[in-house]
Amino acid sequence: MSVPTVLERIIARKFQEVAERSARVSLGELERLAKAADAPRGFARALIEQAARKQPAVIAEIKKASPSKGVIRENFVPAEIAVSYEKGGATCLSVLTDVDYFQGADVYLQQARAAVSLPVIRKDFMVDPYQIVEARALGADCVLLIVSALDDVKMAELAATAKDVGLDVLVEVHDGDELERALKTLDTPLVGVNNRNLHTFEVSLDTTLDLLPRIPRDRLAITESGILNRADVELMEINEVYSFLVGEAFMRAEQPGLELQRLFFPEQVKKTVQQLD
Ligand SMILES: O=P(O)(O)OC[C@@H](O)[C@@H](O)c1c[nH]c2ccccc12
Repeated sequence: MSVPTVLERIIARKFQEVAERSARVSLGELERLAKAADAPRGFARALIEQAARKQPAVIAEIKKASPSKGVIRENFVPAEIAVSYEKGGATCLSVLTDVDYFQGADVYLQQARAAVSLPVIRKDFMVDPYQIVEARALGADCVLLIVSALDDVKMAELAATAKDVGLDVLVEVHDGDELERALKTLDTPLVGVNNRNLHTFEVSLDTTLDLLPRIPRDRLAITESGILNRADVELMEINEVYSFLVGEAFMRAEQPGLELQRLFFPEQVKKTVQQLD
């Protein structure tokens, strides 16, 4: 038997977590909470509209730590970060809720979403419909489905639950086989290409560029992970990729929203500075 990868360990832990949580709060109770939650804000729509204008559609991530990098940000106040991102021009937010590997929390999603008017994705490892209903009960507008962690039947089941409760779906792929499975199994317009291999943590922006020709025009390609500087952004824009999911580059900056502006809207940073002169 080979040593399990981090992704495999995370997934094994998620099944335990679902068992623990469903013993505390029943699915029926969650469904009631989901119905009473604040209306969804249109995560997919916001991204599609912004990218159609050939403007950067940025999903800005709120992430304290990760298994590959350890603690990324000490001064971690989700509501403040969310406000900073909104001012900096983010289209959507992503909030890590995984506790054990990312030092996330459900309450971070609630705090971040309450502080702004942007749509929010619950960033976690979905293995059971319970977590999808829970996402909507927390107020999330979208969920992530990671193809490498799911078989086709489970993927379809989770997407159906998302539709039932009014959540959008972002499907994440890392190679051609996963992309093919995603496209044939799900009709979501949001197709994320993770430049980071979740088994080995290797990052290459070529992952997006290689898969791009195989993503149909009626889907929105979102490049995820490893976008660190202007050159990375320009490389994507030259290749007509206008949608981004970025965490670390922002989280390491003192003012995450200002860093977002520097990376994606450099013209506006100059204007802001001129106004101060
Ligand atoms: O911090 P980065 O390199 O900018 O990456 C953000 C995001 O893409 C990354 O956090 C991510 C992409 N897919 C995931 C799945 C689970 C957890 C985290 C992720």
